[in-house]
Amino acid sequence: MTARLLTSIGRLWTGSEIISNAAILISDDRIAWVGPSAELPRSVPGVVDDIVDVDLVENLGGGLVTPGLIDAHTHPVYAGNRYAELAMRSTGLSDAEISAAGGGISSTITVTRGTDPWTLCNHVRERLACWLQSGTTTIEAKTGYHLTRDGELADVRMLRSLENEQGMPRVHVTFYAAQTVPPEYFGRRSDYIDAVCSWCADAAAVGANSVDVNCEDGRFTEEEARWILNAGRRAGLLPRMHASGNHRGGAARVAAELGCASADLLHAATDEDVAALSRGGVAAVVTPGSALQAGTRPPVRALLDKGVPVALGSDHTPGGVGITSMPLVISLAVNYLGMSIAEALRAATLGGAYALRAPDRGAMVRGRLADIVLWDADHEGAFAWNYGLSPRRVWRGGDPVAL
Ligand SMILES: N=CN[C@@H](CCC(=O)O)C(=O)O
Repeated sequence: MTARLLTSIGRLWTGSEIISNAAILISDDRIAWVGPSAELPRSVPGVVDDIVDVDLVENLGGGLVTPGLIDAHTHPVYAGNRYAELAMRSTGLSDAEISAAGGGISSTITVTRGTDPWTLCNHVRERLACWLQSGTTTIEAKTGYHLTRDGELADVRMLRSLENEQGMPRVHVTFYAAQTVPPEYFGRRSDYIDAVCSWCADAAAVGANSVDVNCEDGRFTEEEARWILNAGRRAGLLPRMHASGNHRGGAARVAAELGCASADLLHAATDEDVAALSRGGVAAVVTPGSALQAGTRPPVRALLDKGVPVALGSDHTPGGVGITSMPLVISLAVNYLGMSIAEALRAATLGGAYALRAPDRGAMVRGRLADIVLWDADHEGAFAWNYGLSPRRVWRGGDPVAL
């Protein structure tokens, strides 16, 4: 067993309170003790008989420390980019016009399918490293740009294996073959839905944690989402849903009815949706970057007032926003969505842990994973000011990350 002590932490945000002049004792990959340095016990049973015997003491010299951040919504498994399409959109072209010009999700599907697995893996590895480098120790990562059985399963395996490499964040893998109906199934969508239902067990067998369905206009109906999410649940996957990201109502209520772990985006969620999520204990994953891009605001205040657990996500996609920085997402949550710093930090830690049903992380509490960030600031207010606050140090499971 290895015991390390981090001392002289100027300001420690544990998830529920601020502790000044704090210390953290780490035992292997877990937090063994947290509190004011002045109250550090002489011995911690099962960890060290005498605190002077710890293997390593590091003086952090002040600064702000938080739990590692959690990004609860990302789409990082793709090849190519859609910059030309984004330039077209910036001149006012509609999605239909962009699709007619060869853009849209189908262009990413074509490029991803045509990219060999090693090249794709290198792209994804580079992307995932950006999250850890900016202080995000866990991401939810969706598949969804192969939309074939073998391609989607290879994506799940790739994500599962990448998280064990040096320099990678922890990954909660979401099987997202129900992003859209691929071109070869046009005109026979029910065959695709049957196929996706049958792939759920395979995805679970190779390590997927969740299944997601896009229940938006032009994607899957509520009825189709029920089929797929129930198949996923039977296979042992946690159901989650892209819901109310546009103006079609009802999806968030279906997410609640099905007991989804999360309903995501919610740009256009109504009071009825909020009430349903609250009754169902469903996490609301809001994505300020893509909300800003869409010119909408999810009803965060209503969600918080109704006691819905709120998580934050970057919504990194090739066709939307390229954000890999949760500190930037926190800035947007505060300055664009009107969350307080404490609410946004909580959503980016404990809220994410709840959305991913990962109670072993997201707070600086004895027994949780020692995923820890020392920020380049001495107060959490810096998240509102600095659009993309940098970490000075990151630990994943107690191990320092090379920055
Ligand atoms: N967050 C949602 N993203 C969309 C679009 C992805 C893309 O344009 O590549 C989705 O899941 O389908």
